[in-house]
Amino acid sequence: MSDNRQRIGIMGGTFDPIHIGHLVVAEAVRIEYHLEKILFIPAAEPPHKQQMQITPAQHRYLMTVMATCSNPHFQVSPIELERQGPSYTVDTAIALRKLYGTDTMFYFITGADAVLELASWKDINFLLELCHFVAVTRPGSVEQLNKVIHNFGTQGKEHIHRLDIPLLDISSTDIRERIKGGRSIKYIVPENVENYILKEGLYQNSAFPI
Ligand SMILES: Nc1ncnc2c1ncn2[C@@H]1O[C@H](COP(=O)(O)OP(=O)(O)OP(=O)(O)O)[C@@H](O)[C@H]1O
Ligand SMILES: O=C(O)c1ccc[n+]([C@@H]2O[C@H](COP(=O)([O-])O)[C@@H](O)[C@H]2O)c1
Repeated sequence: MSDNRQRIGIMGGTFDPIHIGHLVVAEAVRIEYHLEKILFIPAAEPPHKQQMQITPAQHRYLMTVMATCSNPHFQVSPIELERQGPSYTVDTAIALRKLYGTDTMFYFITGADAVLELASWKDINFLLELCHFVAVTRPGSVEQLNKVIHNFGTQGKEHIHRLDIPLLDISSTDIRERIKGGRSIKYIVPENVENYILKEGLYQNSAFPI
């Protein structure tokens, strides 16, 4: 590879809870794009989920630490938990650029579903200058992906990359639904995360929205 700049992946998410879909995606992108590490960044206030009830950040952060601890290339950053207000990715990208300097290239990893909404993200054109996006295929969002990337013109061509992975029909919504329904989540989340959810009694309250 001719570009010698450090390459870091950012896996942002609500992680309510984190599941093996997140881990498989992050590892696939790490390998494909030769990234040195992946920073998992739990969102304090996910901008597009402000009307939803979400689990307190300390639980989501701890589960993210547990899920990633066996991979030496994965790290968890509390950067968005330390900020007030909606967790806009552009603010995180600016902060990371200050922290790591201009010699680092950032790759923000998202499922295809999130990319379909990219045009509504805060300061998206500036964000696309600050980092690359890797859009991984996800069930239900494969068809429109190329069109969305195309709509961003040159910026899309150069800074939004599509990575096709074996589709994983796994979501936090389904996991919360399973727990409410008393069904197993074994092997869908890492074992330590499963134990934590059970110990803390997370997602069992029937008032919790799925
Ligand atoms: N199975 C999956 N395949 C590909 N990408 C995924 C998958 N699950 C999550 N992602 C991506 O990971 C990022 C963080 O996702 P998030 O924490 O919102 O999980 P989620 O499973 O989508 O949650 P929810 O069901 O509550 O919306 C998003 O960019 C999302 O598209
Ligand atoms: O910056 C924005 O406007 C923006 C809008 C929607 C989502 N995001 C980020 O995208 C990531 C995935 O979001 P979510 O809601 O699918 O968990 C997470 O890091 C969010 O902070 C960011």
